[in-house]
Amino acid sequence: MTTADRHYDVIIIGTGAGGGTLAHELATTGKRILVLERGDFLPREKANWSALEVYQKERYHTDEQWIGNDGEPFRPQTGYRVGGNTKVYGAALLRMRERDFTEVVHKGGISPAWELSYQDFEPYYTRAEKLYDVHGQRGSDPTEPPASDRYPYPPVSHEPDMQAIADGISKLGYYPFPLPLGLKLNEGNRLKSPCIRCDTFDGYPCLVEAKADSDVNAIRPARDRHENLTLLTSAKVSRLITGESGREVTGVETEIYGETYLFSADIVVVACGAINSSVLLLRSANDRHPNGLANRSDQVGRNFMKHLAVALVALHLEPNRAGFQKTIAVNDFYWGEPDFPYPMGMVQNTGNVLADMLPAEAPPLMAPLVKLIPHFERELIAERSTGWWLQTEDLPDPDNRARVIDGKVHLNYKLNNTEASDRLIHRWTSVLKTIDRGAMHVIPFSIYPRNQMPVQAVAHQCGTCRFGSDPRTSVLDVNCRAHEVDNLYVVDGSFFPSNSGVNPTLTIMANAIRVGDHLRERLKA
Ligand SMILES: Cc1cc2nc3c(=O)[nH]c(=O)nc-3n(C[C@H](O)[C@H](O)[C@H](O)COP(=O)(O)OP(=O)(O)OC[C@H]3O[C@@H](n4cnc5c(N)ncnc54)[C@H](O)[C@@H]3O)c2cc1C
Repeated sequence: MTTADRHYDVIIIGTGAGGGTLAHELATTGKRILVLERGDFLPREKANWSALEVYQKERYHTDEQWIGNDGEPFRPQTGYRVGGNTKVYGAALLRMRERDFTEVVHKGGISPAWELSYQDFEPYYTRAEKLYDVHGQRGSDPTEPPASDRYPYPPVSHEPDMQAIADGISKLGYYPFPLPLGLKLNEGNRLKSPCIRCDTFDGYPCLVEAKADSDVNAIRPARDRHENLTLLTSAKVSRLITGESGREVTGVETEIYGETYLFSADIVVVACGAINSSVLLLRSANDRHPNGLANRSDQVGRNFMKHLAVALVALHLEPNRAGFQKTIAVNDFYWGEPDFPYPMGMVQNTGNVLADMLPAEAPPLMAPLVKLIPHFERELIAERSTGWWLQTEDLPDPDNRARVIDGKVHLNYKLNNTEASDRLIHRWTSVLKTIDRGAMHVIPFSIYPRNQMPVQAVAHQCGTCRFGSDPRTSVLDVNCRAHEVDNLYVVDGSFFPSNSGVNPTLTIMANAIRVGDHLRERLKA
């Protein structure tokens, strides 16, 4: 093992929404910051925009095998590179609702309160929206919380075929609104717009770097402007080592091209994504922390959440000619409906449905059949399709957890709150069948819900190291510092005590900025 000859003020492990944002915030302190990222920069290549490569061949997913509920190995739909999962995310960046921070009764149980309120997060949401170029329209979402500033950019416009769908939804008395998106789009001057409104946005890396991800918007600018920030890629942290007392991380063991290095810092921040952060703590068990680092509460890895999510494809008689279809969102059922007074969740477009995505996206039983359909027929289906993403809150369950057994990652996840999700699927299917969209009628019986996303689909992973003030029931305090280790923080999706019905990432970014302010003060001391 090689011990680095330099001690850092801060080490940040991971460069995704949490780690990348925090690195950006702390770079301006002038402190010596080391960022360790197990992946490399994602290559810019034509395959970035290939549905075949991205969806069918899973080019950007890890080859790792984790073990599921049934004891069988599976390949998780996640990847390791600078920017983490934000390199491929759909960049739908929404604030949690005010009520989401309080205890909410769901049909399937209780969504616990956070110990901070929406008002505590509001200024950080505003800063996160600025950092990540969010385009949106205040006042258009019937459930949106109050905001202290406007969106930094106007909403992404609906192309005519999407506008027709939005108008059809409005005619039924609902309130479709422009989905808030983080991207670099200049609709006033398309010649100057990095974003070209292409059909390979959601799930794909952006070849022209117009997606606001944590590589392009946070890590690279921070590294380019601040010499005090050092980024090491292909640097996989394998273990955190504590000193005699067990109250301080004194070493960060890291594998770099087959060699083991030991780094040290005054403050160590784990930001590996909810599953890998808990796995790293569990792998770091030692005499003082026999159950895993900072795990006297036995909460590390537990309460893993990932949303109940269903992708649904509506087939039309006429082609949907919109080049960029991910523009509509609907929150009319977020808190339920008159005869179902429980939260149901959120509806939003997926990106465009492309021919080579159909086999990968079809329900498992249909997938082999879809593969047999000749490509030109798949093209015909794809161009007549509009994709929808239905997302319902799953509730924290201590038995839904990440674990390390015999060195392998095990992920146990049992669905809960399914009645709310079923209700949303049923409601949205009937809305799609009813709306009048001029020439774009939905073909009867042509709405294909995919099954609930399987365990592999860990895109919206969160929980596993919840924050709170009670060390018996939480892993982190409200500043995301481990209760049991004074210089250890976890700053990614792990800290969520509950998941809400909106996409998680703006909250992860806002929280990283919030913790960044706290650390800035601590570093002054
Ligand atoms: C296809 C897809 C679409 C999505 N769309 C949306 C969306 O529209 N809106 C939304 O809000 N969210 C979306 N998400 C989810 C979003 O990407 C995540 O919520 C977000 O990236 C999580 O941030 P994080 O910091 O917790 O983890 P990540 O972004 O996963 O970052 C973790 C980082 O840690 C690194 N790492 C892991 N282990 C180690 C280790 N041992 N040593 C060193 N480095 C390590 C990883 O390489 C990675 O860089 C989507 C995700 C996917 C996959």
